[in-house]
Amino acid sequence: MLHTHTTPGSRRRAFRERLASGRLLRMPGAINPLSARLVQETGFEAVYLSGAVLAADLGLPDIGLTTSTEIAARAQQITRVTDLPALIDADTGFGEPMNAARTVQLMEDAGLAGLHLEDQVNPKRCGHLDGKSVVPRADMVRRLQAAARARRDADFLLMARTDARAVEGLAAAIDRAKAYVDAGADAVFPEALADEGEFEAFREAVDVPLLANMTEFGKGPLLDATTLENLGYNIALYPVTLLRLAMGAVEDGLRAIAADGTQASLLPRMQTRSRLYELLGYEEYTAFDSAVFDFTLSPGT
Ligand SMILES: C[C@](O)(C(=O)O)[C@H](CC(=O)O)C(=O)O
Ligand SMILES: [Mg+2]
Repeated sequence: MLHTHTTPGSRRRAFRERLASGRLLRMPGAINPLSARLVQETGFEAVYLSGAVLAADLGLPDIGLTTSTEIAARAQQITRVTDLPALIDADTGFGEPMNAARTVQLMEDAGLAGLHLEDQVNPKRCGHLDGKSVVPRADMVRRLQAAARARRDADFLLMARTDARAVEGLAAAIDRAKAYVDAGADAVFPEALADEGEFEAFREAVDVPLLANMTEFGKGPLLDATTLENLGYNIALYPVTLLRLAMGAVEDGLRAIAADGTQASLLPRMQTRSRLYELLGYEEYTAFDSAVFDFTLSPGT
């Protein structure tokens, strides 16, 4: 009931241990707290909070319009209902190094296991769009140093994302990644690598855990988990997959109701009432409630 049994500290330690295991961690992006419950129930060991999804959820494009406090509030709703370690997309840190530092503390307070900061300029854009720009390497180093210093829990994971591959090429992206690790990044997210060979080259060059972004309709290949594990990657990210699936189903459903005047044909595709109640843990709440009402007061109390 109420779903969580663990502290943020223990989730952070579990996340770090899992990343050190050498086994690939598959990480889907939750759409909301309820879908995070499903991510946990279906056996995944960590959950992602995508900036693209957080923005789209508000009906906004992924161009740096959301604020750190908005995403922290949403993150907290999610970390409250899952024991899984959660990694959040903190975009560029929302401003100057000082803002990145504050963002780290907000995300720690939201119960997250870690965040990633990217080296794009403000305002950022989706990593798979054309026309991105990156800040000078030294600026990103300052961003990361400020973030690392702001941490109050040494286990909170600081991941550096570099968008430089699309702007400056692979060699420059690798050089940046190394500088970011020296600046305090615990893990690296090389964005928009073009092919398997590039994933391999990155792995050879960088010693810390690496994340592979398996976002759909993007610039890179959709490599399967076995391939990524053999390449030595630590995280396979499916950041927007659940949103795309859900929105595809929602749109089809709306069109069917509009066309047919009934949702009858859609029932086999729906989550049933009993499955929803199971996911929400109704039974445990009922048990808790009847325990409260079964309680017998001693005379005089
Ligand atoms: C990972 C990402 O940063 C996100 O916000 O989920 C996006 C995903 C996407 O837009 O497909 C990105 O790759 O920039
Ligand atoms: Mg993003």
